[in-house]
Amino acid sequence: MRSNIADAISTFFLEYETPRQVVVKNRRVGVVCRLIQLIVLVYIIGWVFIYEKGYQVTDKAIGSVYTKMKGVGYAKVNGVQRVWDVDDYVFPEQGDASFVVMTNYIMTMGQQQGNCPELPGKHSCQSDEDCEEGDYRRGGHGKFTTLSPNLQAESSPEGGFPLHGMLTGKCVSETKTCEVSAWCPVENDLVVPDPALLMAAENFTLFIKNSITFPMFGIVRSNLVKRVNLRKCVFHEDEAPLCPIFRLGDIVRLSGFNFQELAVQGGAIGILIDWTCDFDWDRKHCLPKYNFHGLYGDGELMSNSSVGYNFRSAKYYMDGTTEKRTLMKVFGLRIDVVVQGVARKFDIIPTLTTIGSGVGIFGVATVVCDLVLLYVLPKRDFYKNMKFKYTIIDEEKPVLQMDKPVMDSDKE
Ligand SMILES: Nc1ncnc2c1ncn2[C@@H]1O[C@H](COP(=O)(O)OP(=O)(O)OP(=O)(O)O)[C@@H](O)[C@H]1O
Repeated sequence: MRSNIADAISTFFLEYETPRQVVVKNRRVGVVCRLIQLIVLVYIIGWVFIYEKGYQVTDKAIGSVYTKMKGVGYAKVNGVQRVWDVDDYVFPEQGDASFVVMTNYIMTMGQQQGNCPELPGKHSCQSDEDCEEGDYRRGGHGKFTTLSPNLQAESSPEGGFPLHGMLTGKCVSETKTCEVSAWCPVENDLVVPDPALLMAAENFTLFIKNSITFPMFGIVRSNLVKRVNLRKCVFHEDEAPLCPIFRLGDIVRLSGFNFQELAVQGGAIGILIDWTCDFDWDRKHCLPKYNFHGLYGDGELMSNSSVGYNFRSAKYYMDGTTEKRTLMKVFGLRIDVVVQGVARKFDIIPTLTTIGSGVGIFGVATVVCDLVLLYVLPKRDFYKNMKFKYTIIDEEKPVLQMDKPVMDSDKE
């Protein structure tokens, strides 16, 4: 018993087994095998190593964006010229990555709370009976209290205009519209100025300051490149691709829109700052690429019932003891700056993993060629005999038959 264990241990430590190889002199199998090996080699070197960079680790960037607009525009409404500077046309003004530059507007000045007639066409009437007190219609029938739950369901016999306030029950004879309790005079946005009032916005400039860090590699990069002079440069896709100051007109053009059309109803544009870096090279090659995408605004997307981009903003003030406000319906370009960054660097772990999986895939060639050799070729039985070594004793047969061992030749 003891000597058996000692034998097993010495066999384990002092002997080495290696699989026996069979060299098959068959042209067809040889070509198939080498072809498969070649395909696997091209896949591993070309795709996995060179294209997918399987020898590198990747890290995603985290970053911050700060924006600043510059430019002054003049707009003439009813013969009155008004100057618009950054503080007037950028919403919000803090320099966020997402902001709106006003290009067109409808301004309603001096609004105060009170009773006044609705706009023509919004709730026409002949007498007070047509104006049910407390009615607050989205266009159809419905009391103020039932507005919220039934908002979606209300029908709109007059074309679906929302009212500016609650009906007082009076029909105003001069306008032939119902009187409402609202901020008066009510805003008239039935006609949007075309061409846009602030066409000068085309020449406004946007400065984007972006700094990113790749935490895994401990590398910080900024889009303010030394060789770019911020006081003079303006972004140009070929001549100044690294300048972080963009003309609004260029942004719109590069995102595939027409500024004149977009300025009227507004729209949204995405500026994508793409950092794709390879830190196996000097980090100075890690530079941003700017891409521009129209997000919506051409009015041809899903429905033309909501075209462009607009919102309302009010500025409140006291006139004596009366609270008043200036209401602005703002049409503009909503700009979203999005940063995307991926960096790669050589690392021994992914390199070994990739080589290991490559060697494993190499085995596919052997499997396929074995299948062809053992199951497809006419001489498959011959090759089977060559490849496999059969045992002399058949263990399933009774011991008595051991005197007559089963030979390879017997099987055939
Ligand atoms: N929207 C923009 N268009 C053109 N140049 C800009 C714009 N925003 C900033 N700059 C210029 O880029 C440089 C850096 O701007 P930054 O805001 O860091 O400095 P600043 O001196 O506070 O700028 P500002 O001129 O607003 O006082 C400045 O020369 C600035 O004039």
